[in-house]
Amino acid sequence: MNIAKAGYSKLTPVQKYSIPIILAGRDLMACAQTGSGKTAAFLLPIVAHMMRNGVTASSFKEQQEPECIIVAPTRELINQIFLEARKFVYGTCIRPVVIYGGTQTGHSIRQVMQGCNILCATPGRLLDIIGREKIGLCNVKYLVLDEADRMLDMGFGLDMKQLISYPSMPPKDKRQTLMFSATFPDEVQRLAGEFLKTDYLFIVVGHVGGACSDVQKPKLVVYGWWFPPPREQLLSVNHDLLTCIFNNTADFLRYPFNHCYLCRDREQREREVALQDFRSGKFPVLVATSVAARGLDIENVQHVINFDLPSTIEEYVHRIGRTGRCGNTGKAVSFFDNSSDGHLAQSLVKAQQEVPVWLEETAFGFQGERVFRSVNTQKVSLEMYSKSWLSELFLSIEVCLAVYLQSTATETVSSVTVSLILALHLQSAQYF
Ligand SMILES: Nc1ncnc2c1ncn2[C@@H]1O[C@H](COP(=O)(O)OP(=O)(O)OP(=O)(O)O)[C@@H](O)[C@H]1O
Repeated sequence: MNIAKAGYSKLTPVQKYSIPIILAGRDLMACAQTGSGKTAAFLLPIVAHMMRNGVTASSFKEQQEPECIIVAPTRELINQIFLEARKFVYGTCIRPVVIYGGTQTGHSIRQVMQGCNILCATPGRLLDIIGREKIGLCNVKYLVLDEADRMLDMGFGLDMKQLISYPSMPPKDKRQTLMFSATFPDEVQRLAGEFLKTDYLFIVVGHVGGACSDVQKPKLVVYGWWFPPPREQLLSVNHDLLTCIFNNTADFLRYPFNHCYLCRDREQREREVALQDFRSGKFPVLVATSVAARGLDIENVQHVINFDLPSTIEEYVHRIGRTGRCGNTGKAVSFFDNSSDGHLAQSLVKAQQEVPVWLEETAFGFQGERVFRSVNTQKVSLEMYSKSWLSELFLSIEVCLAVYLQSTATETVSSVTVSLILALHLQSAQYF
């Protein structure tokens, strides 16, 4: 009933395979592409199990003993999981609660004390509340790590180890541990063994760490320090479509159009308002650091731009996965700086569905010079412009002219001119 209300008429592949495994009581590590419905893949069987085994209706108590703990790396994501859980338990006596940092601890404690069967939490706040003895762990039957590779890496790994080491936490053979992500690097798979029973199952839908195939034509545009930032590409974005722009640093002032922004340094309230403004379309462009890379499910995001590429391929996969979700299509463009992003070439080869020749060549040491490349993961298309001294000369003149025009002309005139210059350059580069 609640599933139909959520608008689900058919299970997604990861749900089809995970649900019976979880219902059978097995531990699971599941890897499936971004936007493939992993949240419901663990929530639905947990709720079904709890209903089947009979769950005690929550009542006010100083210390609550939840049956299920779900952890995720960011506040926005854990809140989203909580909202999903609330949908699925509607009309039952199961009470989900969410707690995360950046809000008053007193508020989290009050929420918990009113009753808690499913606790959705970010790691820091969870350990804090356990330390204050507001949460007892002896009743935990399900432990879920969403974005599990992130939860086990250097940032959160120690918190997770602390969580499973509490004497009151049932040992792994007495609880069911579930891990979900779109990426599972090998070393994380090894670490995960500590958390999972030895006979855990590992299901992979697609291939481990693969980029979402519904993101059409993920493009890589190569540039270098000598080339002006690809501002004209950003200006050409259709701002009527929801667009996420990722930036490694919280340098948001460079964007010359109206946008909202999300980064760790902002107050939690501001983060929530920014996300709400983006979701509602009040600001159709969200500029964000990696804090928004994982898990966020925002309807109608049709474009992702990586102004900077992240340092790991996993984050690239998660970032571009903010679009092309659950059967919808989307587009992604990334600016690739050969001097700083070269180390990603090999992983990009592995992450793409079909491998374009140029990417393989770069990954295996081909030193293409100034190139403009585009990749389409479904049907590979490639444009490559190699550099000659003459094209380099053209480029230098164009860059000087562009910088000069930008410093003298009005914003609109200069950006149109820069776009024209770039287009001319790319045209001319074909002939050198
Ligand atoms: N069976 C289904 N039918 C229709 N829509 C679904 C179904 N399952 C999930 N969805 C919807 O698909 C969207 C993506 O789901 P979800 O956020 O769980 O993906 P995910 O795999 O966790 O993605 P990510 O790896 O980015 O965290 C959500 O809006 C969700 O409501």
